[in-house]
Amino acid sequence: MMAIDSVGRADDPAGSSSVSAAIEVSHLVKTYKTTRAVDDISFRVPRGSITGLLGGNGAGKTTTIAMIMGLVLPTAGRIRVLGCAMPEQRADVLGRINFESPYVDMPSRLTVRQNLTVFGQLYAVPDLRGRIAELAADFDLTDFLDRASGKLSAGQKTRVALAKALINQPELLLLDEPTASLDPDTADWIRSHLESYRKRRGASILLASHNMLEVERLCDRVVIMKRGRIEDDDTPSAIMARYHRSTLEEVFLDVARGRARDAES
Ligand SMILES: Nc1ncnc2c1ncn2[C@@H]1O[C@H](COP(=O)(O)OP(=O)(O)OP(=O)(O)O)[C@@H](O)[C@H]1O
Repeated sequence: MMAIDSVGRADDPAGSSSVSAAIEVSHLVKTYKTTRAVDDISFRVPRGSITGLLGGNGAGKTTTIAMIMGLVLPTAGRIRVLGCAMPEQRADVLGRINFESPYVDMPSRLTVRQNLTVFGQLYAVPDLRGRIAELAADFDLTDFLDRASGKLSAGQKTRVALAKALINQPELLLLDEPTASLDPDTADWIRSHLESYRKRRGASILLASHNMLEVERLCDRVVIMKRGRIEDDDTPSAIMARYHRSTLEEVFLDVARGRARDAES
């Protein structure tokens, strides 16, 4: 029987007995030729939580997300998404999850409406015209629905990408730096939308971010990675207390510079 401690950690994160987590990763490894990008990590994303995945450049965040989505095959380890083994049960899972990253572009010559239609059809969204109208209203897309996607500003592109990511009303949303390169006002607007979607849908979110204020505001839990390994995994307040810090930015710098967790500030 799996044991879960008071903050939700499991000693068998991907064990078949645990049904409550949105994501359960156990002893996951990814080696690219000579690079051990992900080096034996285990963690879980509780259902309904927003969990932050933090780490410096090259820490292994994108590789971890790609394995969770079944896009990159693990070298070793186990992954369960919404109770299903990945990548073996990918077909049962893909319709219930979605992904957004500003680094993945949509076909640029298609209009916003055409792009949303193609993605909606992939997910077999019922009443797709109605769903697109709803998302256009929610994300303030109406003025450029019939413009080519490649001709939008970064902020407009992000709003479209998020609308695309929510088109199938996913139970689990994977986000890779969703507010990178946005002005503070637009980034705040996106964060409010994510929070309200999580509440309304009871969805779970895994958020890779370099923006520590964003993580402090949104995340119930934080997993910190460094060089492919997990350095810490807890609530933001417990992590800040452990490092004697008042912000996650200071914790991030401590981890990046190899300062001990119990170091006095
Ligand atoms: N397809 C690939 N082939 C070879 N090495 C790769 C590949 N993808 C990632 N890596 C390497 O794996 C390591 C982890 O990269 P990854 O992109 O997962 O990190 P990250 O935490 O997302 O970084 P960033 O914050 O810079 O996006 C890096 O050393 C990277 O160079």
